Amino acid sequence: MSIKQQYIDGKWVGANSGNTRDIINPFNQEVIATVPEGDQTDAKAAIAAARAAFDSGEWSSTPATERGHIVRKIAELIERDKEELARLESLDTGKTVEESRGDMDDIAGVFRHYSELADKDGGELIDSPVPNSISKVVREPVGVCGQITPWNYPLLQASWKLAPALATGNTLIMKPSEITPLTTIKVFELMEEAGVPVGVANLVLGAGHTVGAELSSNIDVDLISFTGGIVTGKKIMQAASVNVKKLALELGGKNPNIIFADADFETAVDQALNGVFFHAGQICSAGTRLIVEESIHDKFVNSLVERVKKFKLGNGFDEDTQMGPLISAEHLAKVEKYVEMGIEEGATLAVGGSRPEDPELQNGFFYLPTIFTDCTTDMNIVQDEAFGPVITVEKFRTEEEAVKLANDSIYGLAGGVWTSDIVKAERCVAKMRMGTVWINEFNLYFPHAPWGGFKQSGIGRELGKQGIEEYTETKHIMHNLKPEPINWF
Ligand SMILES: NC(=O)c1ccc[n+]([C@@H]2O[C@H](COP(=O)([O-])OP(=O)(O)OC[C@H]3O[C@@H](n4cnc5c(N)ncnc54)[C@H](O)[C@@H]3O)[C@@H](O)[C@H]2O)c1
Ligand SMILES: C[N+](C)(C)CC=O
Repeated sequence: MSIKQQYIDGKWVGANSGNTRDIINPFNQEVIATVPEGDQTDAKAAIAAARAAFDSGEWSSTPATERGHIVRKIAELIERDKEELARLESLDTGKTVEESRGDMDDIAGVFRHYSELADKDGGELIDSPVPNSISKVVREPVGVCGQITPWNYPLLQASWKLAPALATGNTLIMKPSEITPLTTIKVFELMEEAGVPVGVANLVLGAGHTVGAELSSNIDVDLISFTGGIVTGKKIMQAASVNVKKLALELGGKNPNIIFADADFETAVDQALNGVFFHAGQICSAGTRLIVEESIHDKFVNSLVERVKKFKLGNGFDEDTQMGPLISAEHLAKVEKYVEMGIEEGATLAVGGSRPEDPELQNGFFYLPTIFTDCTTDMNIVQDEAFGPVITVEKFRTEEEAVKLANDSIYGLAGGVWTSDIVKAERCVAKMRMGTVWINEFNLYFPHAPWGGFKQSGIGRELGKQGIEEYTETKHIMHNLKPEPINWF
């Protein structure tokens, strides 16, 4: 496998220390690549390159149409290399190749979307209250951006940051998750091929507490955009205060999915499963909290359980595999502990709750799809993000109760409502405190609509035109056409 290294100031380089890290296939624990393990010194070099590239003004003053062309070229190269990228993503994360192909289509779509938005904001004239003056509002790049991504959707989450940052004329340093850097490395090769100028986009590999911490606290970084867990998000927020960096946080979720009795039953069952078990539940917006109307609760749970028992776990490269492994031994242990806690708290284990016995799955980090019933909102398993294939089911009797349960969380990333009564659906979503709410849908996202969380699910928005706003500062320019002395002093 030809995997290059870190990309700093237009050069492919190893780590300053010479250290490396093995990248593991979570299906069988085989080493699939060895990459440099950068540290603070590598991060500092990349920040210096991005700072110099931004301060030269060349990229930010490149016509937006031209920047848009380069971003579109990246989309085209991702489409050209889609199969290679999808297979690399599946090797690295364990997700099925079919899911990874879908991710690659989404990723190319994100670059395309921002290539089209690059030259669409020419500023705005304000109706100035001052006679003989012109007031205009323009948006300018923020500057040097630190970008930190997680392991669950490595390249997708990277694309949400890279595409708008480049389109708006920023320079950047990206740090992918240390356990899933492979597709991000490959896309930096494609960005070089597409003509992104030297120093504009830099890639540093390595751990969060070294490279990530440097990006968050270095005063030459103007903006930090982070996707990951809430605990890390809080540390980054604190570190970013050193120079009052602009901050974008895309954190976790514990997402409610409300099922009313009048919903189309089979569709709601099917989509409740899709909403959680894609990528073995390792999705920030997974609908892990099912909130089901009492009158259909038992029938609904039975249908879920029957379907779950037939899931085919396996190698993401096998065509009949529906669910792959978890990302790592450490993460598997976290999910196991979480399930033990659910049992101790008094929830009823309806299905799953252990590792599979299939001998062919013993080298991978597999966990059976798991459903807990008799859950209440005071339980940790209902409140905490397990980030695995685990659903909790709560019951409700009234619409008000359903909404109250849905909102009973520190998180506010996403939620869903299933019903055939559209007025009831609109009443519910108006009260649900989440950045995305789906009606008769779950877990769908696309580049045209903003993504982000209420409450402790984050700060700011990615995607949509809001994704452009994150990477720009707003400047008001007031021009007095007839300056005169005031004679106050
Ligand atoms: N809201 C969203 O859109 C979204 C999308 C994907 C994942 N997530 C969340 O991500 C989490 C799973 O990802 P994870 O386990 O990789 O998260 P994580 O917080 O452990 O790590 C995310 C990234 O932060 C880095 N990091 C760790 N410590 C750091 C520090 N002190 N300073 C700076 N960077 C540091 C890691 O190296 C990694 O690159 C889940 O909570 C999930 O909900 C959210
Ligand atoms: C934002 N999303 C849904 C693509 C991935 C969350 O983990």
